[in-house]
Amino acid sequence: MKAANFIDSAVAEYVTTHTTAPDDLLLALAEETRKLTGDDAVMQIDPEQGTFLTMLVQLTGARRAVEVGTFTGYSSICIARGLPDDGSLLACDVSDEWTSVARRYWERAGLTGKIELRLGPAADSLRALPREEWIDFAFIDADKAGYPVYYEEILQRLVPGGLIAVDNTLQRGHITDPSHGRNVPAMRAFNDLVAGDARVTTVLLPVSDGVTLIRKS
Ligand SMILES: C[S@@+](CC[C@H](N)C(=O)[O-])C[C@H]1O[C@@H](n2cnc3c(N)ncnc32)[C@H](O)[C@@H]1O
Repeated sequence: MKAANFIDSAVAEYVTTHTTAPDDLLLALAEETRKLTGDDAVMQIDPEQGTFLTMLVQLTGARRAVEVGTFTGYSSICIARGLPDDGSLLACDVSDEWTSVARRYWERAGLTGKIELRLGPAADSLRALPREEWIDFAFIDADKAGYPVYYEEILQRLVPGGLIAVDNTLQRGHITDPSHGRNVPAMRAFNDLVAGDARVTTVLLPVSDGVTLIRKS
């Protein structure tokens, strides 16, 4: 998600230019997303977040990953690239139109065998997954009202020591204003839920639009 206005724009630019840049494939995907989706392209994660996701997956040694909110595929490619050769990512989204772009870029990136798309409401997709602890890494970046359900369904299936990364937790800096818009109250409730959850350790990072890392104890 673009334009976090709680970071000075010069500092934001500095962060971008001092983070490993996206390769040509990710740049092409960002460009095509802008052309195809117009204003909706703002939903795509920032380049530095993509680099961060790949690094997180590598650092955790994750093999089995789940994503909620795929859009045109930027974050899924970054996650899948951090997985080992025998790793896999389950990507959940409701939009056949947007994920058709993702599928093309997975093919171009040589990731088709590593990523499985599950189309439909993510709550249903997650509830249908095996109930044992098998997920090593998850990324939540979809409709904000659904976050508590996505979190709970994933946490129940997360291995001890597994990691969940959650996007947009600072709501472009409006998170401290409960009366701001539709998503802020939902995100505030979610942030409170996680901060008070004794099953996890969490840190809310002012990266991009706010990324919360949640480690299951
Ligand atoms: C912010 S975008 C995801 C951006 C993506 N992570 C990226 O890097 O480009 C949110 C996505 O959530 C999807 N979405 C919205 N409601 C959903 C739901 N109930 N279940 C599954 N996906 C949903 C939308 O179709 C959209 O593609």
